[in-house]
Amino acid sequence: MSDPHFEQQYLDLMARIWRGGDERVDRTGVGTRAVFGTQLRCSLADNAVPLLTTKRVYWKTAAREMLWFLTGETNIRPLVLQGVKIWNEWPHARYVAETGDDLPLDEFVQRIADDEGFADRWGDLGPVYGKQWVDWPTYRYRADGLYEKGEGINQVAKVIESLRTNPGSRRHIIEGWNVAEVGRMALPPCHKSYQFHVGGGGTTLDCVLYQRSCDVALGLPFNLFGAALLTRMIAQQTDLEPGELVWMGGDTHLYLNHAHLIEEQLGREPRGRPALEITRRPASIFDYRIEDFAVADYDPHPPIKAPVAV
Ligand SMILES: Nc1nc(=O)c2c([nH]1)NC[C@@H]1CN(c3ccc(C(=O)N[C@@H](CCC(=O)O)C(=O)O)cc3)CN21
Ligand SMILES: O=c1ccn([C@H]2C[C@H](O)[C@@H](COP(=O)(O)O)O2)c(=O)[nH]1
Repeated sequence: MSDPHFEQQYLDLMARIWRGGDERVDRTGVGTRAVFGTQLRCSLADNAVPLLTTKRVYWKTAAREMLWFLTGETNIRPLVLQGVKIWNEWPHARYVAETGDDLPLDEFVQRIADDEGFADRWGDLGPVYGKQWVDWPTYRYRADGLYEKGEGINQVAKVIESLRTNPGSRRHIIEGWNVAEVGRMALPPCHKSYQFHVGGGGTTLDCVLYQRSCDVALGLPFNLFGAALLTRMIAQQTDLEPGELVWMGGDTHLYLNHAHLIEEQLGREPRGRPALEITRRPASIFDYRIEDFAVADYDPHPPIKAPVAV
């Protein structure tokens, strides 16, 4: 008998939330069914990757988003220029709210692409993931009682350094939740804490991702792939073998307007075992390009569209 497919855990979680979740009114007004405190585990050994097959997941979009985080960028313009649309709604909503100009979303996005000044003014999400990951702000107190800006902390570089020099540490953490700055973020981080662990007698790299809030139908497929990709890149940079990815969710929910997606997806069978290959070893974690990633044996069911709650 072969191992149960990783994806069965995802489908079981989806079914459990949809059938038994607590129905709640959420920030977006759409409404959700939710379960609090959840877990998924998947092996990353032998290039295994948690890429769903019961609907097509545009893994390159998730990979481009992850590479964008690693640049420290918080403006959507570089994503827009690559055709990545997943962050467009939030700057657009702020633009409409603050200017009263009812510019349609596609025209707003076109202006972000065409007009750098407009993008500087309206395309920024605030100090979200990228900023906290590679340039967490610090302050230095001065003798006169005032304080000045200190050097930013590159948490990603530090974790790679600590994995190399102190693999047994229990402090290999990348944290997105900067309490002092969440108020200035378009959306406070959902996949907020990544902890790494060297296992297998010093040979493998494992990751725990804690996600405080999870849109199981739209966000989670991207978040799982993104976390696997980050773990794989860090493993490559630290000469470790990919180990296990443990995903943990806080408020783990399904939006009520995703019913058609859920019913359709729960009726499908996982098929095949996609594999993620990294085809080049860049000089550092900050030098990966989208061309460095290849997915083999991916033959998913068709995509299922659903609206994102803003
Ligand atoms: N409600 C909500 N759910 C999320 O998953 C989410 C947010 N908000 N806000 C911030 C980001 C943006 N994310 C998103 C946004 C849209 C899609 C989405 O529409 N996915 C479609 C199309 C993907 C594509 O354009 O390539 C899908 O079928 O997966 C996915 C993740 C994840 N995050
Ligand atoms: O990477 C992401 C980003 C966002 N989400 C989802 C989770 C929630 O549905 C919303 C965020 O709303 P809050 O009110 O801030 O919790 O976005 C996700 O699943 N993955």
